[in-house]
Amino acid sequence: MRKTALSIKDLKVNYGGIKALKGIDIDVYEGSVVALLGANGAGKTTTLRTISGLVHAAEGTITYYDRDITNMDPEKITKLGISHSPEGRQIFGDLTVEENLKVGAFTQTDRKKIAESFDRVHRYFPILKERSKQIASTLSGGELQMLAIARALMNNPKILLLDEPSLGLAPLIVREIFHIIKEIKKEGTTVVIVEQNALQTLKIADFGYVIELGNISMSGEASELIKNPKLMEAYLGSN
Ligand SMILES: Nc1ncnc2c1ncn2[C@@H]1O[C@H](COP(=O)(O)OP(=O)(O)OP(=O)(O)O)[C@@H](O)[C@H]1O
Repeated sequence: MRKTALSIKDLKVNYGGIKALKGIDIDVYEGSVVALLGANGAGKTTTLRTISGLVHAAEGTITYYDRDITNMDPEKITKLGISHSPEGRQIFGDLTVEENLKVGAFTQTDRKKIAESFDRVHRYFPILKERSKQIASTLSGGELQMLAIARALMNNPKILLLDEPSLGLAPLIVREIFHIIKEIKKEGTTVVIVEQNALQTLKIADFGYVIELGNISMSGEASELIKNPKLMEAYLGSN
């Protein structure tokens, strides 16, 4: 039977008077890739930020395996095994690639485990090994995105949250990033990905949820959603 890694029930989030999430339900099976799609301002980033504890839920619950993590401290959530690669990447520009990766491993105390994490991310992103001593602010957009994903992987998370990994990147780099996400899944990491690039995302995803104005308007197997004419028209037309 499929194990549920993350279960979101009736999640509501308000920013002052703005109702960003109006009661959403999302289930994420262990080892799957789940895509959160939708227009700008729909609430996708808010959903990820609430899972990782950066935004507090007004109502509802977020369960990680059998543990209620709703409104838990973000550091604690990371320690439990959920890593977030944020939109805009938020890399430390003054630090080297290697130093950024070390920061990402902050929950790890075991040197051997940290070395294993370095090996893993260098395997996914060989360019980051080559650029270890380079100051992050001088990396290209694609390299920065790779560093953001790699940094989130340094904790060896059970669940990886990716916010718009393809944003602003050239098509070839986007393809490379999506290929690596598939590899990350193959090794057993569960992935929740927020994307504007709906078509490419559904191709690598198992399930998809469409968020519209703070509600889930559509959900299902990625292979079915990709065939849905309504969705194609609304979100895939420009891809
Ligand atoms: N810190 C904040 N304070 C006030 N309103 C916010 C804040 N963050 C987000 N919002 C609002 O909440 C709504 C959902 O935003 P969110 O960033 O989650 O959407 P999104 O689907 O990720 O959009 P995008 O694709 O443009 O990043 C939007 O109306 C946004 O303006």
